Amino acid sequence: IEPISTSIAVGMAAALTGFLASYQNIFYYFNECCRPEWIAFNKTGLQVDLENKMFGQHIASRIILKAVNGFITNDNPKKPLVLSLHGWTGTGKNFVSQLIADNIYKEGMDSNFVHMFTSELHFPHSSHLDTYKSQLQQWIKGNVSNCAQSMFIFDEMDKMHPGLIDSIKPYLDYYDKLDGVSYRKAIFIFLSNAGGESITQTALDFWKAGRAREEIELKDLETLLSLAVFNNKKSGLWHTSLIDKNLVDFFVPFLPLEYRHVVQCAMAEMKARGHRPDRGVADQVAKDVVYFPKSERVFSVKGCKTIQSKLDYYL
Ligand SMILES: Nc1ncnc2c1ncn2[C@@H]1O[C@H](COP(=O)(O)OP(=O)(O)OP(=O)(O)O)[C@@H](O)[C@H]1O
Repeated sequence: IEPISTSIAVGMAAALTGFLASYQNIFYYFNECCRPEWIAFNKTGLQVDLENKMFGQHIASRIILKAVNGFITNDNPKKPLVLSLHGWTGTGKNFVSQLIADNIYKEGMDSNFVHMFTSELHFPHSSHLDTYKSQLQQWIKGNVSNCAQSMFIFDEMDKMHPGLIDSIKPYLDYYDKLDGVSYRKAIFIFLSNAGGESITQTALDFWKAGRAREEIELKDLETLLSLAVFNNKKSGLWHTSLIDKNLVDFFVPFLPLEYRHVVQCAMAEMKARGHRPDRGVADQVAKDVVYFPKSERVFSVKGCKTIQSKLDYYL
């Protein structure tokens, strides 16, 4: 082979490789893929979001920032991160999951690597348990094989069939690999109202004793919370060995929200809608909300859940 043809061929191959590489880069630029361009933890972003957007949850904020940061900055985690978020309705459990997703995935909750399951929506019929089990296992396996840094959020965990929780247990455990797939970089978040009443009781005790809510520490809630979760026959977690086997890394309590937090939620919602936050309107919204216990009226029955629709009425 003569040298000129050889150098032309080599040059063309190099050009083709270069073209393919830049084509691939353009493809990755426009299409979400399991690469650092699309998945990168922003610790400061999460910290700022927790401080500025999440109200009245000093314990949950602290645990979540530490847990997520510790897990993601560890190059060799021994198991996936498993967070179990507990608390009264409308206190920010779904909301914080969204903040976590926003600060890991460029596409946030819309990312192809974030998966949300709701018991009553995805697993409504207990007679289909076996089908659900295998579908869920296949789904988790398929998605983690596709991207190790996948996130799975299970809402209404307390309504989930215990058998179904059992079926995902192997993925939460300290295995190097299962059928050739490593689950150690995945994040599982369980949301439930289990333990909400005991968390509320503690918050009420502090309130009655005239102590600041910010004085409540994790240790004031931990024992009560685990007892409540263990003993709650309605709670799916109760049936399983998730807790016995220490598969849950962090139990995260969410405190019930007070009037001032409802005001903050209303102000934030006005801002999000592009309005100038109006304290008068926020107060009107917060006054419209129902509080409990009946005599003291300290905590919002629905947390900040109905604020968005109430604002539609006042704005
Ligand atoms: N602590 C909070 N700080 C700021 N906004 C909040 C907070 N809690 C709730 N909200 C607002 O209320 C909405 C509903 O809350 P969210 O869905 O997170 O409640 P939840 O705790 O998941 O309730 P449930 O147990 O009923 O599912 C959120 O989208 C958010 O706008």
